[in-house]
Amino acid sequence: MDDWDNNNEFIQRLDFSSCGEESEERSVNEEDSLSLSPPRSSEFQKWQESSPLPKTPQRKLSEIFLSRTKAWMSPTLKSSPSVSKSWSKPETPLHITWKKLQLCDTPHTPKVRAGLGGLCRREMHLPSRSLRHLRLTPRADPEDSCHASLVNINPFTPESYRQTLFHPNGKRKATSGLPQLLFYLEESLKYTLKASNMVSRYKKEFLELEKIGVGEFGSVYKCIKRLDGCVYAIKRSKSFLPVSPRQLALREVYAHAVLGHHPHVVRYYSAWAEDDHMIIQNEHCNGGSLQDALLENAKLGQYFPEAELKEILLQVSMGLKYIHNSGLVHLDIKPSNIFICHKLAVSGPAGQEESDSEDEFSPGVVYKIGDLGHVTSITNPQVEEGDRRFLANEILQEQYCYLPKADIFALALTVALAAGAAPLPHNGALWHHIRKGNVPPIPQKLPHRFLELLKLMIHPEPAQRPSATALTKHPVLRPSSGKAVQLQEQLNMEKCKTAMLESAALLGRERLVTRSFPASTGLFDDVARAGF
Ligand SMILES: Nc1ncnc2c1ncn2[C@@H]1O[C@H](COP(=O)(O)OP(=O)(O)OP(=O)(O)O)[C@@H](O)[C@H]1O
Ligand SMILES: [Mg+2]
Repeated sequence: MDDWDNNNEFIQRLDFSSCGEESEERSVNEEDSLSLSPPRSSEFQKWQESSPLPKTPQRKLSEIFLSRTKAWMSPTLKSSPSVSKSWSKPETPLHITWKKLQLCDTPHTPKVRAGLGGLCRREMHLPSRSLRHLRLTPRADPEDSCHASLVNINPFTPESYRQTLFHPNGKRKATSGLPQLLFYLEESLKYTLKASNMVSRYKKEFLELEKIGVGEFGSVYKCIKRLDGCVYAIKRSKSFLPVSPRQLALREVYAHAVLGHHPHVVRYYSAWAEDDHMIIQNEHCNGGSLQDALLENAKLGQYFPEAELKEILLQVSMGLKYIHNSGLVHLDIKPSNIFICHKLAVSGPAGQEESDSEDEFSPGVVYKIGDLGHVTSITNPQVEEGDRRFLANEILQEQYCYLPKADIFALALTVALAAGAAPLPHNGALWHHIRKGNVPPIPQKLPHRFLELLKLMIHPEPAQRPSATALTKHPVLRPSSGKAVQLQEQLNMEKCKTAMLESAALLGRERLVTRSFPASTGLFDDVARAGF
């Protein structure tokens, strides 16, 4: 972070020009409002005039915001526990200022932005105009159409695939889709990384607290976003990465943007390029990675107990089910790519813990799948092998017909490690032994059915391995779901019995009536008609 640290004063200063990462054009407007950028274009003014939103001059807006926020945000904010405290002073509720800021634009979810590859419009060299305007009047400006062609193409969206592989008339393009896709990726990445001619968005929008991890592709920092006061994990790639890792960095952005939100997938907020670095803003998982937890366990000579192992397996299966059902595979499932969130207890007014009664599945620890750098499509795979220790044999053999089952294989080995298995081999006899369907030795007594499930998950035949969906319903992991089936059967039997008893009672009543009032008297019909 050396190159980011040379302007400490700037980092410490609170910046109110940002309206949030989820609005690309917002950040452009905000800069305008603080007179950091040249005057707005006349087109922008036109848009502003036609906009139904109140016409508050931008300059005025920032002044209002500054005057209202001065009271509760210290300009010399430091990374200390008091930070969140001072930020949450009730006298200036955030929503008041936020409403003002909404003048800039409405928030966009990462999903909405998927078509833009999650990149800031300015970073894409688009002119300072509203996206709304751009959408309503496509090609109004020849410059626009030129710039529009420089928008990244997300290969994980079906539409992008269609455009990549087919002509508008529906005919398949002459060149193979895959090299062309790689070409797109490389070109768009070059363009993305060139777009660095601006004040550091990272410095402007985030207060860096600490470095929380170093990986193959760069470093991860725990940061507070100045505007919303929430903590995020900011992943920053090394500069001048070679082509292949750069493509993986972009892939991670594409995958996150397409996947949207799931409780068992690390949440993505934004991504941008800055001085040859790719920066990804993700949810911060306060428990670190599962790998961190395993290292801690190893130091203490402990391992996860059976109940926690099942929890890991169940929750990660839920995340995988979501990824696979979205037509994607992760291909790098391993402890360092599974993240842990400890739910923080919220005390109610009476000092009691509040529990959300609607939250049927509410464990204290949530496991989430992260690091989507190897994600690829199931139907059009661009396979970049993940960690060899967790790699299924068929992937090494370049057989890609059962890609989701490679994630299942890696998940079983991840759980075996969490159960206390020795570090996995990168190759050699033991590597092959595991690929023959042998679970590595586990130094704790686990139920036979659980071990059998792990064995099935690393079956040499990928088709034999359970799917993520099957795992989420498996009786070993969800004994209650088996019980529910049992209860339903019992209930059906009871219903049957009741129906039989009712009809028997009706028959008995009819007989009684017939005996008391012989049909010949004609009284029977009258009584029956009266609804006896
Ligand atoms: N969202 C997050 N919340 C908390 N910690 C994180 C988060 N993302 C990453 N980290 C920390 O940073 C480390 C490296 O992150 P990440 O896996 O994304 O990078 P990487 O370059 O792919 O590393 P690796 O090659 O080890 O997988 C993790 O092991 C973890 O300790
Ligand atoms: Mg990783």
